[in-house]
Amino acid sequence: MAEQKCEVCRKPAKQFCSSCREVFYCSRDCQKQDWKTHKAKCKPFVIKTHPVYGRYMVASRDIRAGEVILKEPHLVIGPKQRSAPVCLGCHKSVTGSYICKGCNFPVCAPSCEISKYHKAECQVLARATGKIRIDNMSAAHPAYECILPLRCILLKESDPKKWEEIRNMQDHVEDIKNTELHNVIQRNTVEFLKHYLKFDGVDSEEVYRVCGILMTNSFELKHHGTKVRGLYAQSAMMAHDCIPNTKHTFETDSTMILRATRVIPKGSAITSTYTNTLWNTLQRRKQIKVAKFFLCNCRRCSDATELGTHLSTLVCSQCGGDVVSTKPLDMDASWACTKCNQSILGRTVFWGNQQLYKELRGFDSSTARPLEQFLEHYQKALHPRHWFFMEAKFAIVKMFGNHPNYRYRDLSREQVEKKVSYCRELLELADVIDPGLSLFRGTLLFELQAALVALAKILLSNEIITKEKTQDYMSEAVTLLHEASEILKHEPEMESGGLDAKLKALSDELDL
Ligand SMILES: C[S@@+](CC[C@H](N)C(=O)[O-])C[C@H]1O[C@@H](n2cnc3c(N)ncnc32)[C@H](O)[C@@H]1O
Repeated sequence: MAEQKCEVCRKPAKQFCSSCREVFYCSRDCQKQDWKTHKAKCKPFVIKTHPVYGRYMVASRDIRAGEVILKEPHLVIGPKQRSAPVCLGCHKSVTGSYICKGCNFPVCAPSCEISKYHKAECQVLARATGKIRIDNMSAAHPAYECILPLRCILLKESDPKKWEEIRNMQDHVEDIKNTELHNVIQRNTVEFLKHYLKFDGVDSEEVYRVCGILMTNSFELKHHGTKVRGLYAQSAMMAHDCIPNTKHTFETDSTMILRATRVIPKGSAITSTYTNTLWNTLQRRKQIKVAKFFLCNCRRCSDATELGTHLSTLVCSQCGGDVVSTKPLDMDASWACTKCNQSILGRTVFWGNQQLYKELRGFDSSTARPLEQFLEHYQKALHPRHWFFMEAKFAIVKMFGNHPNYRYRDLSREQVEKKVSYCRELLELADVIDPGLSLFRGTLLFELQAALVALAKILLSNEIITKEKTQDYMSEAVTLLHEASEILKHEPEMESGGLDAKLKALSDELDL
């Protein structure tokens, strides 16, 4: 290795920054002296260019599971593309009882009229010739589509560095032009800003590009209880993977905290998911194509059995064998039984997927009966571990013991046993598709420990097990709870006492 020079005094150096391992020092004094400057640049990753992903984030050293990879403030946040009226000062939902005196958009109160988010755009929105009127507070209103693009463009004057970072992002403009979104962007953002608001901060093409940048790079987050979107310069460089190795949370000021969910070896891509890890391949690929304009070819998407999870597998109507795609990366390819070769058209499978997903999403969330009927009804059509069954089981896991209609004290032994068994099945799945310190695993570990305690209580009170035997249940529950707490402690709703409150409510419920 070439001799390294001290970052501060340029003398030969052997010590290095233990966090990024990129910068060398001759002594602790020099390192201490440099920390103020180095702190801002010290990261365990570099941005490289990949022939398929484009720019992407690569670990510059081994990263530990749970380690914070990056804490990053937003460049800009604001309403989602389709948004019901929200306060432009703080993004809370609005009743319509107070209207901004400058621009006629609903806001919470006078303080929101002059908030840092709204002040600059208010002057542009105020130019609306016919004055904007927003009456219905519960339906999406097209006037909100221009807000976040406008906030980005206004940075050109107020914060040119941020504006350059935004302009440097990928836009997929040519792909968007071929979709039905083209006219929506053109009408509700480009023409609205240029013609209705007479905004001349940038030309029409640049406005369109900003819309493409927002579609390609935005993260969804909650701000004051409302789902909004935001741009983050470095986190946007993460490539997608259907088995991601990071998770992210947001602080109340919308700073993003990116953490490794498992060990990321030096030289590996640091990835996030642009979709939902529980969805099956057809659904994930379709959604990524529509929202992010590429087709994922990761190892999970390339494997017809989704790495043995069978989230996509159907049951053959002729022989009961497994029916899987003949070419998983070709959405039009036919599907065939691995035993008898009976085949089905790819588009028929896709159509069936959509219908069943609609059915599943339409169920009343306060009763388990439709989910249980769904599990029975499709036994002959779907593999026992098919995505829809896993979704239905996850919904039951979250309902039993948590929903007021299904308090632990009201559950039967069979219901609690069902919850335990579904948790174990889902944890096996999580170990493949979302392993390590993922929110999915954390949630399942928490639910499983609670169900085990509830089950031990039922079995003991019915004299099915002895007091000594309950210790086995309890010690497993304690181990699970310890792991769940380690994972969930960073989730916003669990921080500042949220986890303790959840545990207290659970122990009251279980009468411990
Ligand atoms: C948020 S940007 C990521 C940064 C981007 N690669 C760049 O150079 O600016 C998302 C875009 O990156 C590309 N990309 C990310 N992950 C990918 C993957 N797994 N396969 C192919 N393209 C990917 C796609 O073009 C996608 O729309």
